Amino acid sequence: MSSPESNSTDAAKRRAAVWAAAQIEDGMAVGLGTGSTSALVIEEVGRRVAEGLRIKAIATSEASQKLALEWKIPMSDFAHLPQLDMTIDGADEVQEGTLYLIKGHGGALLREKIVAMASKKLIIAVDPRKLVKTLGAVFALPVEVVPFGYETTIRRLEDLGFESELRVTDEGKPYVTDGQHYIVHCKLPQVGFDAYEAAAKLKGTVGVVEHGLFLGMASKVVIGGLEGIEVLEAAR
Ligand SMILES: O=C[C@H](O)[C@H](O)[C@H](O)COP(=O)(O)O
Repeated sequence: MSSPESNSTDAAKRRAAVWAAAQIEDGMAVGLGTGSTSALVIEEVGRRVAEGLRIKAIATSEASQKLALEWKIPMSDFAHLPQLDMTIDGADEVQEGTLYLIKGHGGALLREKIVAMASKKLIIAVDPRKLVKTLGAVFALPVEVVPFGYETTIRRLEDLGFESELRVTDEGKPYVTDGQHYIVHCKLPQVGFDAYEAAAKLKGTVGVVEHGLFLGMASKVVIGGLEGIEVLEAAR
C-alpha cells in the first residue's frame, strides 16, 4: 500500500506534468524526457494526441521511446527534425534562483542533454522535494563515463575533489546507460562550489562523456503542489 506521502508526491508530479504537457501547441516538434514525472507527461501528451493534437516527438531514452509509442505519439529523429520547439523533462534537483539542475539519476543524462540542446525551450516538471538551495544537497551528480578505464577516470575525478562512486545495479554490476556507458556519482562540495567551474573541469576530464549539470538551460520550472502549481522562469 502506498503511503500518504508518496500519494501526495505522485499528485504533485501529475499536476506539474499536466501543466507542462498543456504548453505543447499543434504542429510542434517536442522532446520527451525520462523518469517518473516525464512518464506522466508522456501519458498526458498521449491523451492530447488521441484527442487530435498533431506533434512529432523525440525521446530521451529507450524507455520513454517505448512508452511514447504505447501512447501512439508520432516519434521521429534528428535526421528528420533538426530543431525541437520544446522539451519537457524532469530533474533530480533544481537550485532556487538560478534554476540550475542536476539530472541523470534515471540514467538518461546524455540523451537528455542532447535533446535539450536542440530545443528552443526546456520545461522542467518537478514536485517540491526537488527544490534545493545548493546543488548536490540531496543527490550526488551523475557523470557518464566510458567503460574502458573507468577505474582511472574515477581516480582523476577524485583528484579534482569529487568523492566518486560507480553506480551499480541491485546485482552489484555496473549500471549501463542507453549509450552503453557507465555512471559515476560525484559528491558536490557544499561550500564554495562553483557550478560552471565544476562543469568545465568535468568536461575536460578524459573518459567523461557528459555530466548531469544543466546550467542556464531550463526556460521554466513547474512545481506541482497539493493545491496547484508554481511556475519559475529563468532570468534572462
Ligand atoms: O536521467 C533521468 C532524468 O534526469 C530524470 O529527469 C530525473 O532523474 C528525475 O526523475 P523523476 O521524475 O523520476 O524524479
